[in-house]
Amino acid sequence: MTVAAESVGVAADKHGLPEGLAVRDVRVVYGGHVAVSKVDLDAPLGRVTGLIGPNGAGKTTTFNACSGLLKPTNGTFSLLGSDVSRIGASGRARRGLGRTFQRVEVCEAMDVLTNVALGLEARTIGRNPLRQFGGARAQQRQIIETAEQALHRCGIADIADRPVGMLSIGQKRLVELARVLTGGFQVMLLDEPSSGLDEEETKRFGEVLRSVMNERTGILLVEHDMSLVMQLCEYIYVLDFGNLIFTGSPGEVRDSETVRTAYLGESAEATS
Ligand SMILES: Nc1ncnc2c1ncn2[C@@H]1O[C@H](COP(=O)(O)OP(=O)(O)OP(=O)(O)O)[C@@H](O)[C@H]1O
Repeated sequence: MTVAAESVGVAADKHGLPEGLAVRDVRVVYGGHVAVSKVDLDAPLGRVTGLIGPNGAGKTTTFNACSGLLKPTNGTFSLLGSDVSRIGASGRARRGLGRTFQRVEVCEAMDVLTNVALGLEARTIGRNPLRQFGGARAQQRQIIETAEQALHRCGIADIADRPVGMLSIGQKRLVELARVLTGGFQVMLLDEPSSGLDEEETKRFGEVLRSVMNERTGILLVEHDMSLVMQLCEYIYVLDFGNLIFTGSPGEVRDSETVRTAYLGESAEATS
């Protein structure tokens, strides 16, 4: 899905695509260890952009810097055309940047609908999730309706009242996706969303993700499952030892000797 910036009424990035998240010259040093260096990337609206690389390449560190959870040593971040480099994680969320985490982050004791409704908190309230439920009746109704829509989009409406702790890992991943969708974020960072899923669940997750994409949404996807990356992403950035070693279309990444070499030793089949 490639859309022109003017068709969705937002600024264009340097490739003429609707600007989502633009990252420039990011460097993160932990102690003396350079985890990420000179990373530039664009995750425009209307497409899924991949960020891949072997273990320890710096993908999660880059995500943490993008979402504002980690202060980089250097670098700038622009969201929907505005500089958010000096804004923290909750401020970036309120401006339209959502994310999920590598480990499933759900409230096991709460039911599915309540977990998903909490997604709106990240966008609106910022600090205290329980304030959502003390608000006016009309506001609560709207939150529930938004959450129910997200459950339908993710195909889990039938388990809305089930405690999340009773669900399979595949269902929990869909709960996470529904929760981030409830936030109505324009740009979503998804960190290994298929981790822990079997082949069938991964396929289904990919189908759901594809169905929730639209021209006003951009996704930056960190993912080890290369078939999912190749199926979903229109453009891919490849990190190794903290540096971008390749960028291109799925076909170009698949054919790249540089990418193959980076993956050798970890999983010779990672790019096949
Ligand atoms: N809190 C930390 N303190 C020190 N070093 C860290 C910290 N977090 C990550 N690192 C190091 O930074 C580098 C990048 O790690 P990061 O977790 O970003 O990689 P990754 O590509 O997400 O890996 P994976 O695919 O295994 O999740 C690695 O060398 C890692 O050991």
